[in-house]
Amino acid sequence: MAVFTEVSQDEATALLRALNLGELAELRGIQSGIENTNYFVTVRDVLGTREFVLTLFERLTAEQLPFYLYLMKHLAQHGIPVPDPAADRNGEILHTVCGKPAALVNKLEGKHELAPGPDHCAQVGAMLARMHLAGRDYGRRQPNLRGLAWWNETVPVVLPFVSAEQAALLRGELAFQNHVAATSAYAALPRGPVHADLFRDNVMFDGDRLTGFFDFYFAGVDTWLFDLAVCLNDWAIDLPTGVHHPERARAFVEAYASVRPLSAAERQLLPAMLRAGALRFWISRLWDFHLPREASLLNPHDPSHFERVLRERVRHPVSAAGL
Ligand SMILES: Nc1ncnc2c1ncn2[C@@H]1O[C@H](COP(=O)(O)OP(=O)(O)O)[C@@H](O)[C@H]1O
Ligand SMILES: N[C@@H](CCOP(=O)(O)O)C(=O)O
Repeated sequence: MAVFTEVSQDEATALLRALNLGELAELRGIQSGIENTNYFVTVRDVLGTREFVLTLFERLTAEQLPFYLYLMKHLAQHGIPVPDPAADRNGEILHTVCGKPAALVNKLEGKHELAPGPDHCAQVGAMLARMHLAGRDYGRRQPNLRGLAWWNETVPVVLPFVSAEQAALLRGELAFQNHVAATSAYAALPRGPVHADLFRDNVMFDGDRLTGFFDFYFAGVDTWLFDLAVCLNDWAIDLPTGVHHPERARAFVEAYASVRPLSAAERQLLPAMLRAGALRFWISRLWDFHLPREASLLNPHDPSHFERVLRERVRHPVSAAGL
């Protein structure tokens, strides 16, 4: 169940009026979300019917949301297939529905590709690079709130819940990432707005054609290489074992680099960023699992998955040259 707040037909109709989008034809709760209330909204106007997604934000606040929503609008305006938040007559894209901050975006066609092949990876890789380039002139700034500072804050909080062996790995990896972040190669990495959570379940395909990226609510300004590494840790591994999948990884990185070639510093730091990407999600999953926040809606994912991915990345470093 994932409709945490019931939206009435009258509330939805009032929003559509404010957005000048036509008449409500259907309002259907989306069951699969775990964090927000989502509805599919079908709208009828003189041109026919169109589908939107209405999201009521249950955790993020009205202060935090503009960075994400205006980033989506900016990317959509630059031709990147991402949900485009609908504006009212004052140009406002953050609305209030049932007393909660809310947005209405266009529905992306298709569904998730949970068993991607090299061609899916190549499409996501090329679009990721296009998205990074399109984000260069986005004016708002918000750091990646799940970046290095948060890892340093959160590792001590989760240490009491893990074994001595896991604690040693967490401490050692955090020390390594602090060291990497202090190097001149790291300082030379290009950066900008990144998605930071572009897993298979945040991308849509219609058949074999990529139709868009969504769920930008972990986005922030970070290195582009970190975003690439987060993707490779999901799109280009064998999920049960965490083992690197060379063919999918090569397809992903070659397609990315065909749009935006990787710099020397990025090539040098790819193995370290793959470890960083695994560490980030191991920490957040441990945190969600052992310290469920009060009133949190999260249904925690298995932390041991990213422990396995991290151990794989440490044991078998993947160099850019080896791809
Ligand atoms: N713009 C969109 N276009 C198509 N489907 C969407 C869109 N936004 C959300 N969905 C659907 O709603 C589901 C839940 O959205 P998600 O952002 O994962 O919710 P939550 O943040 O609550 O986890 C997604 O798995 C997807 O099927
Ligand atoms: N992708 C993250 C969890 C983020 O949750 P989402 O459903 O909002 O994408 C993970 O796998 O830990």
